Amino acid sequence: MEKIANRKTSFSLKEQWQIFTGLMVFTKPYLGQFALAFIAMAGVSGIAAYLPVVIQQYMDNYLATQSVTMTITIKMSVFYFILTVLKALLQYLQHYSFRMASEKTVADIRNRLYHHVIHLGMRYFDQVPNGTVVSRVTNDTETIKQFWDVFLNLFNGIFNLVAIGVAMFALDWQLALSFIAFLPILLLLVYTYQKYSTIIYGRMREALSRLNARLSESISGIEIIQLFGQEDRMMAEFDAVNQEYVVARKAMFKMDALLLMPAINLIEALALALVLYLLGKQFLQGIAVDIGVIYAFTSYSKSFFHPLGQMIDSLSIFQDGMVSGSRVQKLLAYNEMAPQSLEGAQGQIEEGAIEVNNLSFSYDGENEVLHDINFQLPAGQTLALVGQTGSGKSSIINVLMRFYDFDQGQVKIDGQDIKAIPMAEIRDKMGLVLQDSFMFYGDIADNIALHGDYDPAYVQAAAEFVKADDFINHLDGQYHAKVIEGGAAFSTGQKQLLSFARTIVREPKILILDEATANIDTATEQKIQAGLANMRRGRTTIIIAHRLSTIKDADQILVLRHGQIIERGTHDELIAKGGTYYDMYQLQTFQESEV
Ligand SMILES: Nc1ncnc2c1ncn2[C@@H]1O[C@H](COP(=O)(O)OP(=O)(O)OP(=O)(O)O)[C@@H](O)[C@H]1O
Repeated sequence: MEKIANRKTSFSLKEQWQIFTGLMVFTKPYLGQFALAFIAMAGVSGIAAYLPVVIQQYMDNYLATQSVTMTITIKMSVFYFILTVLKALLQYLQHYSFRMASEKTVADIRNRLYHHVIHLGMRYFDQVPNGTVVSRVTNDTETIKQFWDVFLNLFNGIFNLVAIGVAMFALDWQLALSFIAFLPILLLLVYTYQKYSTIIYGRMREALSRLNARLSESISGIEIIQLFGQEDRMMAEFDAVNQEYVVARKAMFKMDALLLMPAINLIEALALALVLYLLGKQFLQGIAVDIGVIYAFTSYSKSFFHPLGQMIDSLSIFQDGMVSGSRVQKLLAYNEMAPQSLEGAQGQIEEGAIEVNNLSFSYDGENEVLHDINFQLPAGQTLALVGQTGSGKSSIINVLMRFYDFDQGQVKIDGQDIKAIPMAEIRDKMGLVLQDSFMFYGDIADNIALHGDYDPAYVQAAAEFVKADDFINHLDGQYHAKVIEGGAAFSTGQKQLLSFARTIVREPKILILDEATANIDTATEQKIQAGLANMRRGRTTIIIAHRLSTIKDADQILVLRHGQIIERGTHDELIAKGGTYYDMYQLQTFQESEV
């Protein structure tokens, strides 16, 4: 669990590099757009550094020397204006290109994740809560998007530093040096911020993940919470975790408030004070001081330090990006995909005869839940699996449907190894009806056809065949009646009937009913028995049913206990045997007659 859940929040430099390069792979298709953004950014920094020089030259060359004319003033203004417009255009290009490139990169990551997730084997979902998977595909990819901004700010800071540095040195190298002298203090600030922000962000993330876990637990268990009056306790526990999060956030606000802009402003003021002091000293020593240079350096002080402030600010996101990047990569690296058929598999299911030899199976590779299962089911016959809860009935179905791979034993269909039959053929020819049927957003017809290419009349015929048409015809819009995700507006029995229709529309050769009528009341069940009998006719059928009266006519009944077959035979044979099946049957008949 821990291995898959990945709770790691701090990384060595080597790990950070691996995460970074792993994420960079996704930027490849958009490198051109990213490059355009950076070129535009360099242009913006160059113009921003040059604009004060324009004013400085106007002041020192024309105003100070009193040689200014209207033509010069207009020319200077127009030039300044054009440069500013150009800067704005480049800024637009920079932001637009960068945002689009990072948006597309993240959309690609989301697609890759989704593609990976829907092909994962069931074992992954056995171990990772749904909420966590959702969070990987949504929250983590959003964080990665913000993570690109770190690089935007980093490059912005560097370009500014270089452009303004060059301009300052060109104007007055001594003054420029006094600015540069403050850079080590800034680096110290960066180091301190990084050190503390890592700790505080770690705490914040932990508190947030506890908050999410609480919330998701409450939503999944809402019925039990309300049923057992647990609302106040849950509220108190949620509040406590919520407060922990606020405390962690408070520490972050304090640190940001202290180390970010105030510290930067202070450094900026000190640098400016030093420049003014040096200029004042120069003036008192009788050396001429250019007023334009004072103006230029005053403007530079802001644009020199502020981007560095933004750079430091985004360092906190850096750590978050690393965590999200590592989670995403871990999920993509999880390679236990849904079972695949053997290479070049071409087996076809024509008749539907099933043979299981010496099958043993475990979900986790350690605890065996099926031991040495053997049975033969000729085409067109019905086999029933009975046994106590947890005896292994559904596990046999999971293996037969190839939801899980198995290592020991053999399953044959029509005499061929099931692994040599393409998965598409298995999904097409083996129809499974589960106890809980999932409904998709759409309408009734969509939910039966599942967007397969079927004639509407054929879909309707399938519904009639399983006796689902009765309730469908009473719906507003009938086959076009809306179904919301999960099918909340339908009763469990109605969903089950739709699920019968969904299976039968595909005309499977093998039919597997896993407690398929468990949610249908006895009266309705009797009503749909005709439908069920229709479904089973000419098909190999495996039925799991707790209500033994429904499987009396099966050709074979297997009784399971702790993953082993302990009895087998027809209903009459097993009754005559007077063993476990007999006891179970007696108990049920007694209970039913009591009712
Ligand atoms: N996804 C899973 N991961 C790990 N163990 C599982 C999983 N599903 C079932 N098991 C275990 O396998 C054993 C057999 O379970 P299975 O679901 O096959 O029983 P069942 O006979 O179908 O029970 P029920 O009648 O309650 O549906 C049980 O001990 C169960 O805990």
